[in-house]
Amino acid sequence: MRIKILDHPLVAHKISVLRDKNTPSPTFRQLVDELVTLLAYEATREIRVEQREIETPVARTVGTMIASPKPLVVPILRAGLGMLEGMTRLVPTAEVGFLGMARNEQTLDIVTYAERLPEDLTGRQVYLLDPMLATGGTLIEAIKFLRQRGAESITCVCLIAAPEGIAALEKGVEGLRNVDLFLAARDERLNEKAYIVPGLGDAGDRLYGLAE
Ligand SMILES: O=P(O)(O)OC[C@H]1O[C@H](OP(=O)(O)OP(=O)(O)O)[C@H](O)[C@@H]1O
Ligand SMILES: O=c1cc[nH]c(=O)[nH]1
Ligand SMILES: [Mg+2]
Repeated sequence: MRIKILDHPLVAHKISVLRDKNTPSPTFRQLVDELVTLLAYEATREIRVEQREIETPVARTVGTMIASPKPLVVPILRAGLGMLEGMTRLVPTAEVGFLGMARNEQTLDIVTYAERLPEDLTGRQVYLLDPMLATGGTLIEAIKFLRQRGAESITCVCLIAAPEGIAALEKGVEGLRNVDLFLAARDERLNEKAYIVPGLGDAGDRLYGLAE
């Protein structure tokens, strides 16, 4: 698995404001959106392209275009939904599938409560969106799910990860080719409740309000 942590002062600034517990939901959502656009620029560097003939007002030429089949963007609900628009702004022709997953905060087991994806993902390039990589349980489940459907390459776009989650993910996808991880920050550790430290708290709650 290839890992890239974006090293850029604008990214660092926006992450710091996100972390601040006094940052209200509307600002939080706006910052997530801006960060994803910056991350997506890097994460799509290897998006598949093809050469197509086009006609300018002056001449015929060959241009680089995003290849078919279209890439698939998959936000992991809830928190990943906050990253969708920033991603599709850069790749407006991408298709979008959804995975609803929640971790049980006591057992840390992952429940997949919703799925709306093409049945056959053979050969598809998938961008998986989730702001938080904590224990890695959610992302590992999601990657296995996409692989079972035939996804050829999976690029995970996250904002913050714990070293424990990165290690678990590396182990969980061992032997799987074409899995990449793009991050805005790698934090210190997980706490006893498996929250990322310093982190930003519960990303879903901060985006959308308190969960039950
Ligand atoms: O790496 P893990 O230990 O699996 O934890 C990370 C997951 O936890 C959060 O989702 P959560 O389960 O809180 O659901 P939500 O997005 O609905 O808040 C986050 O968005 C990830 O999906
Ligand atoms: O710190 C964490 C860990 C899991 N999920 C979150 O939203 N935040
Ligand atoms: Mg949550």
